[in-house]
Amino acid sequence: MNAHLHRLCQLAQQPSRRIIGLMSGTSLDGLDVALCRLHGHGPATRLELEHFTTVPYDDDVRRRIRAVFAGGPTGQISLEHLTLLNPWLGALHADMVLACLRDWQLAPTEVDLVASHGQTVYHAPAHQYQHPDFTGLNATLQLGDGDQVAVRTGIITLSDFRQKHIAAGGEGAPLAAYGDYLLLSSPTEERLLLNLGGIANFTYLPRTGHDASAAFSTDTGPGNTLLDATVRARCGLPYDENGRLALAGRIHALLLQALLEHPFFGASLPKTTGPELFGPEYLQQAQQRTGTENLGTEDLLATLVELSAAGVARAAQQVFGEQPALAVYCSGGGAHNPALQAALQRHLPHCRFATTDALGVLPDAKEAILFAVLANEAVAGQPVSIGAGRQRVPAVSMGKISLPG
Ligand SMILES: Nc1ncnc2c1ncn2[C@@H]1O[C@H](COP(=O)(O)OP(=O)(O)OP(=O)(O)O)[C@@H](O)[C@H]1O
Ligand SMILES: CC(=O)N[C@H]1[C@@H]2OC[C@@H](O2)[C@@H](O)[C@@H]1O[C@H](C)C(=O)O
Repeated sequence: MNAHLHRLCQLAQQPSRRIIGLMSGTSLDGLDVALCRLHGHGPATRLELEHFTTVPYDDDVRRRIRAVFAGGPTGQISLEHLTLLNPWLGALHADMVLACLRDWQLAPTEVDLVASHGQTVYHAPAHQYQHPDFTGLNATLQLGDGDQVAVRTGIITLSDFRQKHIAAGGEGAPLAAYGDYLLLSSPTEERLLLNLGGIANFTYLPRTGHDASAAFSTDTGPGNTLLDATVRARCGLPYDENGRLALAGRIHALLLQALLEHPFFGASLPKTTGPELFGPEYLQQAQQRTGTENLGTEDLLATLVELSAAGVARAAQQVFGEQPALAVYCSGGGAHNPALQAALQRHLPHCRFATTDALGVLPDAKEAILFAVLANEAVAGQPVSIGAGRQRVPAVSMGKISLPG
């Protein structure tokens, strides 16, 4: 028997596993690295986060990704560039893992698995594209080859988690429902887990012991992506730190209305999207329609913050009625933005807001932890079954296995 397969079988039977979860999101700020000790599996899973860091991307890394990201700046990409980026990113992520392990004074042999999301470069749910040769097909592409990670680190690696979800009828995202359900369900509280990344999404968690098939996750629209793009283009800054500029601006009602006219906001849940839709073109078109091309940066940012919050509120209202009254736990970079937090509270006045810190999960680490949990299930658990695969949460195990040798 292949020695690595033997090790994998042993790992599956251990009471706990040490798994590094990796996530590189749509904001392109860096690689989130979460070293997790996961005890048990399934609903009995218990998480200990041993270390977490975000290894920042430098301008060169961002430039190489942006050349193809969401179809590239011109809508034309080089197939050669795309092909080269796949092993290059895998090697980069592997080297970042090795650097983290050195910092944490751990040897690769002390880690059982790496769970690597990779970098989404294109997300194509069926509702989001028009193509002469394809209709009705969901597709998504993550780069950063898992074999590179496995061979360079010497650690068995699971990667490319989203393809199984698609094969089983989903859109490949959001996968948050699985990890949130296993780690954060409560017997006493109905919860909304709201992640405010480049794209915003939430997971609805009914109380444990109630109808699990009601649990689902959905994207709600832009989170930070349009805010970041605006601040980058107009101020040369990566983001609007602490929402300072947005808080000084005024919402432009007409522009907001034009932005909210996009059919995505009225479409039924669950649904997914990405910067392919919520990119510069979407914003420019709405500005042209409303004659707001010269709107000041502060007012534009205030309007975009309002858009993100309105997207979340509309999705919540579709499921829970006009006045949802839920416990909302925020994560992702937008949890650090007071302008966004204030707008959310205004839109959902009956909800109680906190961050996932209150549940013992570091808000910045939550998505990287998710992939460690998915790898733990793939190796030691069963396909995560939430109800009968309704709500586009198919009962599957996810992640392709790469052996180091
Ligand atoms: N102090 C802060 N003030 C305002 N915004 C912040 C702050 N810290 C982080 N952010 C926002 O959070 C973003 C990073 O968020 P995060 O790392 O959750 O995104 P991501 O994981 O790349 O996205 P996704 O979940 O869509 O893949 C930054 O680009 C910025 O917009
Ligand atoms: C295709 C893709 O990479 N989607 C990401 C993205 O970032 C946020 C949102 O859009 C979410 O749907 C998803 O990531 C998280 C981790 C998820 O699948 O739950």
